[in-house]
Order: sequence, then structure tokens, then C-alpha cells
Amino acid sequence: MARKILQARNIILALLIGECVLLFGLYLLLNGPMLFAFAVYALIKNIFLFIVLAYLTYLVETNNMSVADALDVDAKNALIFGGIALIQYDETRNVVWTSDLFKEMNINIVGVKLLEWQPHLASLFEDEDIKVVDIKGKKFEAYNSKETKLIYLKDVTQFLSLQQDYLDQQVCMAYITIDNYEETLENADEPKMAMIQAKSRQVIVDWAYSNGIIIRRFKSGGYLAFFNERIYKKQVENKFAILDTFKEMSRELDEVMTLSIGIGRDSRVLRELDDMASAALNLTYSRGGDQVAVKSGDDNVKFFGGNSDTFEKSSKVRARVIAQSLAGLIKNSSQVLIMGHKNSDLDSFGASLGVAKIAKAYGKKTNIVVDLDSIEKKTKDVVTIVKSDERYKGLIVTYTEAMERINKNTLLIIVDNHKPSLAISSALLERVRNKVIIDHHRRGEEFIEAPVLTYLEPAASSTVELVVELCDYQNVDLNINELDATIMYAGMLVDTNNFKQRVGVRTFQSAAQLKELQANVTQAYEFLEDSYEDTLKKLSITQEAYQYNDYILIACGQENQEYSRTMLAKASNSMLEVSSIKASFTIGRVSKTMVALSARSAKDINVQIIMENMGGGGHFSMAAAQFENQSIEEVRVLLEEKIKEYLDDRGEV
Ligand SMILES: Nc1ncnc2c1ncn2[C@@H]1O[C@@H]2COP(=O)(O)O[C@H]3[C@@H](O)[C@H](n4cnc5c(N)ncnc54)O[C@@H]3COP(=O)(O)O[C@H]2[C@H]1O
Ligand SMILES: [Mn+2]
Repeated sequence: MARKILQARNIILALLIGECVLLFGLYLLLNGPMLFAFAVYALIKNIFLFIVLAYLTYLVETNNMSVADALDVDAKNALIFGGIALIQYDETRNVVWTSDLFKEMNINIVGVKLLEWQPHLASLFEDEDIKVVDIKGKKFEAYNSKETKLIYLKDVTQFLSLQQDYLDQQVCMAYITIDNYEETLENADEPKMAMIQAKSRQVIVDWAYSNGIIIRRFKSGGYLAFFNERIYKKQVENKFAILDTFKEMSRELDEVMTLSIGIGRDSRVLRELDDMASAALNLTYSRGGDQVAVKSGDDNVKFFGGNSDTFEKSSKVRARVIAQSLAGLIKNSSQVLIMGHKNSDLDSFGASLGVAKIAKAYGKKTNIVVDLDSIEKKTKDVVTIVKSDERYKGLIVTYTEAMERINKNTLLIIVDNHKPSLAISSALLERVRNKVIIDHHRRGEEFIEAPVLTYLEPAASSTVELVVELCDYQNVDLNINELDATIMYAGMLVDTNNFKQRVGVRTFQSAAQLKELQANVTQAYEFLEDSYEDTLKKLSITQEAYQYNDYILIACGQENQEYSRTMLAKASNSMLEVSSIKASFTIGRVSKTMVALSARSAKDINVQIIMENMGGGGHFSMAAAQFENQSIEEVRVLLEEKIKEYLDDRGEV
């Protein structure tokens, strides 16, 4: 531009001089007085014009030259080389001009509405700064300069593909173990044992090889694997089909073996990967195995699989070891507090009674924390019976009373729950240093901080079942009386839906033991009986049940009625009794602000996963969730959505 102005100035200068020379030449030749006047006029005018012209070029020259001025045609090439495109638009967001990169790419959008051509750019007119858009198979970063109505686009195709490559190459690590492996081998004869070992190893190694995974066996039934993020994503896409392949192989052998896989990813520190993978593996154990847990950087833990209910662990070794550790902790403490969960039920209270007997047997001052404002109705009746019985004098305290008693040698034993949010008093959890957890729920992410002993056995039907076993391994006389045994028995009834669900051999062994301790079975059932009114109310829910599909029933209570959570649980229980029904869900209002959902399954369907996806939890076949400030209808719609998601994930309709 500046160069062109200089050229133009020189031409004009030449013309001006030319004009003066011409007029003076003519005057000298023809000598007319008029011509002299003309020549003098031209000279004065041109000197004036020359001064103006000199001033203008001075201005142009002293101005900073822009890149564009300096580069001229080169600017166009530089933009194309840098992969930069510009789009000018007008007030109506019509494209009025594009830079040459688009011509090179054979894109002609002049006259087209910008957002019709690239709807994704809309966010640039709102709050977003930079947006990546796809243009003819290339990726461009776009920026909108609103004042000048220009869109800047930068070709980032190569950068993004390198970034993707880099991410895909990140290392992931996994621990893989076979659930129930040792037990299965123990019970097999020599040829069968060889077959189990060979087959299980082959399935795992074949899977690893065909997916490009490096695998090494580090113990019997345990493998260590390395792979990259690309391979991990592929496994996520096929929902870790290896879980099913392995289970299928085990079924063909007539055995019950599954895989537990813990994966660590999204860290460049190998030690961290190792820590994450082993923590993830432990999570799968406490959730009953047959699943994959993935821990990545700061993200939440992801779970895959978990499609079979926990089978029984035949070894009672663990129960014995825990029983001894528990006895040691009790002996070393000055007093023992026992606390169940909010909205306490009979499993929670029954287990508390059992543990109290152990603590008392070691001569310790013992109290059970009960909150009469957060307790299931029937349990409240039972607590009233216990409180009025001389034998239990001073045993039951409120959490404020408990708070006053604690000192640094207090041992707090938490039963039937492991989440601070479910505990009767979270303040107590914070104040007491030494905590023990005894629970049968599959482990969730939320967990009580730093317990000195954790006994989490999701294979158990109820906490009472675990506590009875712990009682069994104490070397002192526990003095369990017939009322203790009856209440504990009722706790087992509640958690097993009258021995219909989640029962294993050990469940009946514990029940038999309670019977031996003089549990009054008739009275236990009586504890659970409903009044006539409650029965009618329960029936009014179930008679509105509808079929979600051939094997799922959903029932909803009235929006303007309040029900107890137990009633919802019972409604779900009774719907399971309908033939060919595999899962049942009951939704009802439990307070003005809270709607609760109780889920049950007979087999095949993991209602825990469905409830976890709705913010709740529980067990494979018995789970629940609660919803604040939502209507029954809203919860019902969400439930249908989550059931569909669950069935779709498993390839069922
Ligand atoms: N937000 C959440 N996050 C994580 N987990 C959650 C959760 N909400 C509920 N759960 C768990 O889900 C399981 C099912 O709860 P639901 O209320 O249907 O069923 C409960 C309870 O309502 C029911 N129940 C209590 N008293 C009963 C009685 N007298 N008769 C019949 N059923 C009774 O027995 C079941 C006891 O099961 P359990 O305590 O082992 O496990 C419970 C509970 O701990
Ligand atoms: Mn329980």
C-alpha cells in the first residue's frame, strides 16, 4: 500500500513538473503575455500541490506500517500457510466475505447465513470464547470478534489428532483376580482341578492377547495387566465383555467363578496407578466381585458388570480373625458405644444387641445409641419392650447422652451401615477416634473415615448373621437371653424377606444358633405383623401396580398420602411373589418433602445398580433411594429411564 502511494506520488510529481516545463516552453516559443500568466499560475499552483503532496507522503511514511501493508499479497499466503481463515458477517449474521483459505478448500459461503452453515458457532454469540468446529473433515478453533464482526478460524486438526494420540497412549494398570478360585479348586478332584486352572487361565490370556494387553500371573488366580487408554476405551465400549465370557466358561465347567478387576488410569505416575488399581480391586471385593471398578485421577469410581448376586464365601476364617480382633479392641477400651443407622430397623437394632452382649461379656460399660425420632415403627415398639425390661437397665441412650460419656478410650461400633450420612449421629463419628464397622451392605464410595477394624461382608444376608458368627468365636460366656435371640431373629427375617432372599448356608446356621439360644420364632413374626389399617394401606399401593414389561412391576402410592419406608419395602416384597416377576419397585411419599423408592429383585436383575444410578444404594436384590422435593410422577419417570438404561446396557429390551 505504502509502496503504491510512493509510486503514485512520483508520477504526480513528474506530471506537475511536466506541466510547468510545457507552459514555460510555449511562452518562450510564442512569447504571448497570456501564456506567461498561465505559466506563472501553473508554477505557483504546482509548488503548492507539491508541498501538499510532500506532507501527505510524510504522513504515510511516518505511520506504522501494518503487517498487511508490509506483506501485501504475502499476507494472503501467510494466512493460508498458518491455516487461518477469516469470515466477515453483517448485522443479520450473513457471511459477506471469507478469506482465501476457504477458496483453497472450495468452500463458498458468501451470502449464506453463518449459523445455518455452522449451527455450532451459535455459542460464540453467547458466552463461549472459543469453539472447535468441524469443516470439511478438518477441525477449526473459532473465535468471534464481535466489534469487527469477524470470525477467526485456526486449523487445529493436526494438534487435536496428536493430542488424541497422546491421550490414547496413556498407560493403564489392572489387577485381575478370580473370585471363589481357591474354594473351587479345593473341592475339585485332580483332573477337574487341572481343567479349571487351564481353562480359566486360557480365557484371561486369550482376552489379553486379542486386545493387545500385556498380562502376567502374579499369584494363583491373580493377574497383573498393562494396556493403554485406547484399549481401555474399547473395553468400556463392550462393557467389559470378558466378565461374561469368563462366567460362561465357569458355567460350562459347572462352577461358580467370576472375575474382579480393579483398574487405575489417568495418572502419569506409575505408583499412583498401582495404588488406584489395588484400591479399585478392594472395592470390587467389598461389592461382591464379578465386576470392574475403575479409579481415575480425581473422577468418581466407575463400575461395570456386577450382574450376579454374591455367592457364599465358604471360609469362616475371616469371621474368626475378625472376632478375635474385635475382642482385643473391646478389651483395650474403657467403654463401648454401639450405633446403628438412621431410621433403624430390626437388623440394625438386633445386631446392636448382639454386639452389646459381646462387649458386656468383657466387663465393659456398654451403651446402644438409639434415636427414637428416627426409627422404624415396629423397631420402636421392640425398643420400648427392651427399655421396660429390668435386664436392660441403662443400656439404651440417646446420642446426646452418648456424647457426654465419650473419652479417648471409647470404642464406637457401627453396625448395619458404613456411610457417615446414614449413621444415627455423624457428630459421634467425628468425636470418637476408635471405630469398628460391621456391615453387610456392598461398599459405596462414601465411607466412614479411618476405622480401626472393618468387617464388610456383602455375602451375608444381614448384620445379625455376621454378629451371630462373631459371638460364636468369643471365648467367654455371652449370656444371650431369649429376648435378645428373638429380636435378632426378627432382624434376619426383615433383611431376608422371611428367608426368601439373599439366604446362604451360613444364614440358616446363624438362624439355627439363635433358635438354640431360645429365640421365640412365633414372637419374632409377631414383631413384624401389620395392623389391619396398615395392611389395607399396603394393599392400596400394590393394587395400582402396573407392568413395566413382562417381568418388572412398578407401584406408586397416592401423592397426597404418606407411607412408612417399611410399608414401601413390604409392598415391593409382596409384588415379587407374583409369578414370573423378577423385579419390583414401589414409590411413595414418606414425608412432605421426601419421596422414597424401594426396589426388590428375585434374580437376574441388580436393583442396587439401578438405585445407585438414582442416588441410592443397597444390595443386589434389595435396594432403595430417596428423593427430596420431587413428585412421585417425576421419580416414576426417572425410574423408567434408569430401568431402560440398565436393560439396554445388558442388551435386553
Ligand atoms: N440412599 C441409600 N443409599 C444407600 N443404600 C440405601 C439407601 N436407601 C436405602 N438403602 C439400602 O437399601 C436397602 C433396601 O431398603 P428398603 O427401605 O427397601 O428396605 C429396608 C427396610 O425398609 C426393610 N424393613 C425394615 N423394617 C421392616 C419390617 N418391619 N418389615 C419388613 N421390611 C422392613 O428392610 C430393608 C432393610 O435392608 P437393609 O438395611 O439391609 O438395606 C436397605 C438400605 O440400607
Ligand atoms: Mn441390614
